[in-house]
Amino acid sequence: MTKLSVNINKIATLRNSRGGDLPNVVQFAKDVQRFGAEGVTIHPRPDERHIRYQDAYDLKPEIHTEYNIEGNPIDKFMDMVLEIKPTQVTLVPDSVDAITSNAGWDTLKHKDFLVDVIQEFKSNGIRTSIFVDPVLKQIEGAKATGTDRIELYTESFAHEFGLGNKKAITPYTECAILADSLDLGVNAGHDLSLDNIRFFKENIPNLLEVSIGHALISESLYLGVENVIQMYLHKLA
Ligand SMILES: CC(=O)[C@@H](O)[C@H](O)COP(=O)(O)O
Ligand SMILES: NCC(=O)COP(=O)(O)O
Repeated sequence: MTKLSVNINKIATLRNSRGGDLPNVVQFAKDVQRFGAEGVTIHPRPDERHIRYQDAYDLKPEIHTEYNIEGNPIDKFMDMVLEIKPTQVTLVPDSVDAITSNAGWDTLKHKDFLVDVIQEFKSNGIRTSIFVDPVLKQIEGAKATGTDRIELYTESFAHEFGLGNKKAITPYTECAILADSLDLGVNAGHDLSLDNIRFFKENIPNLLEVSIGHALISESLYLGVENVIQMYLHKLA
């Protein structure tokens, strides 16, 4: 069974564009869980341009499914995660000015750093996952860090699948099989969507969790707009 964790960063982006509290991210998190989502993901960035650190605290009492906080483990991020104690922390090696995540960890080069950070989170009862490219030696490197899980960075799969190249799944399948043999749990995320999620799921054994935000929120707009237009027309009639 693969859990769906909804990334609500985009809801905060929309809220921040007007400076008020519409849409309300806590209400949205409550709603996605009510509609069946099995987790909520946030990825606070140092500039807090979408989800803010305060949101991470405000969300905590309202997440009764899995709470996954993603980010680069700078001191401020580590302090916040250790205080909130979410279900899972996903470590992502983003630069401060990254528009969105654009690479996985080099688990070989950063092994010592990752070992320390992962040990700190695990000793506080927080499950750990590290964001990695679908490269076999990076999965072996991830195992050596002591992490519970990996999150496969799915951007290249999503891009190639969109162009019709189904073979782009191969490195992901191979990495998932290796991870499983090493007793590493497998999560995945980035640019997964209604178009590609079934094929991805069917080709990844033991896929524990996907976190989906950008496409899911966009699809919600497309699929919900007819209903809302009708409601406005009804009120204007
Ligand atoms: C790790 C990952 O792929 C997602 O968390 C992604 O980084 C979402 O972040 P943005 O919402 O800033 O694009
Ligand atoms: N970890 C991936 C995530 O949370 C959502 O990524 P995306 O669907 O917004 O690309």
